[in-house]
Parts: sequence; structure tokens; C-alpha cells
Amino acid sequence: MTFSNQLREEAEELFQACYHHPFIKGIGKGDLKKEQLIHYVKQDYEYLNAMIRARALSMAKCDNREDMELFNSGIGFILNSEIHPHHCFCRVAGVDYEELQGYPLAPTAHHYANYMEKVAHEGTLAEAIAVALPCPWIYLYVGKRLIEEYNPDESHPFYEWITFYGSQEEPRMNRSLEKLDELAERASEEEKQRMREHFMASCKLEYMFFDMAYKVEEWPV
Ligand SMILES: Cc1ncc(CO)c(N)n1
Repeated sequence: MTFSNQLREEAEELFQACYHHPFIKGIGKGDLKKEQLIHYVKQDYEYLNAMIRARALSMAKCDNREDMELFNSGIGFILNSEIHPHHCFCRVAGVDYEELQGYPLAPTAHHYANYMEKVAHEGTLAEAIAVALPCPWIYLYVGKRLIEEYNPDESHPFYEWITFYGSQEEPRMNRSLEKLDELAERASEEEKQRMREHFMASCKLEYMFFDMAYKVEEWPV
């Protein structure tokens, strides 16, 4: 079995837990509260800024254009396309996207963003790919399951969000998985262990990110 398949198998329960989280159920049922949507977008906007920086740092570790292009297209996707699901939430919440930008990160998003940037700074290229993979992989999984379970049409308030993530083309994901597997073949057991730990930690943090939005988590003091 490939290394990425092993990771996916080990994370199966975490993927399922994300799907069953009430925030995702709220997207499916279309009954999330305005403050939950607003909190999510405020946090995700800043989280995605950190993700762009992490990908840029990863690109600096590449020694060929094919790999550079992988990170370049990942950054382009965040900058140019991922604004659509945010706009969907803003429209339902009745707020301007621009109003939700520049807020400080709540504890969970703060931890996730900083953890990802730290691994991208200090880790190998393989570790940087491993820490960033649950982000697209869980959203694709959750989006596809939402489409299967709710079969939303354009009258669904979160139609754009669900179809955006659930019908993402997979070539970039697959290229990242192939690259991860290629690097894993050459990695030491210690490095593979770190890749595994980063991957699992990011899966847990994806779950916690939904939880943070659902509970409108703030700093307690
Ligand atoms: C926290 C988080 N994880 C994954 C995605 C999907 O790219 C996102 N927008 N936000």
C-alpha cells in the first residue's frame, strides 16, 4: 500500500468525525447561524493567508519546476477560487466579505496556522506536504458526502459551498499524493514518522476548526 493510502486509512475515523461534526451537518441542513458563518469566514480568511505563506515556504524547498508549479497552482487556487465559498457564507449571513477581513485568530485557528507555518519553515519538503494535505483532502471528502446525502440544488443556501468543495477536480490533490509517496520512498523511518504525525495533527485540527466556528470560539481572557 502506498504511504498516502496508509495515512488515509489511519485517518479514516478523523475524516468521518469531520463529516459528522454539527458544523458540517448545519451546512447540509442549511441551518447554521449567522454568527457561526461570520466567525468561520473571519478565521478562514486569516488561516488561508497562513496557508499561502506555508505553500510559498514549501516552494522555496523545490528543486524543479514541476514541483514549484504544484505549490504555485495551490496558491493560485486559494487566491483566486477559494473566495467563492467565503462569498457564499457572507451572502447567507448578509455581510460584506471585506468587513470580515483582518481579525485576530481565535485559539484553534491560531494554533493550526502557526503549526503549519512552523512545519513549512523547519521541516523537509515531505513534512510540509504532509501537514498541508488534510486541508484539501478533508474538504473534498466532506463536500462529496454532502452532495451524496443532501443532493442540493441551487435553492440550497450553501449550494455553492458544497458544490465548490465537493466537485473539485482532483488532479492537483493526486499530484500532491504522488509527490508525497515519491518522497516517502526516499525518507528515513524518522522522517516518515514526522510526516505521519503532521498529517494526523492537521486532521484533528480540521475537526477543531469546524468546532471553533460552530461554538464561536474566542480567547477566554
Ligand atoms: C481550515 C480549512 N481547511 C481546509 C480548507 C479547504 O481549503 C479551508 N478553506 N479551511
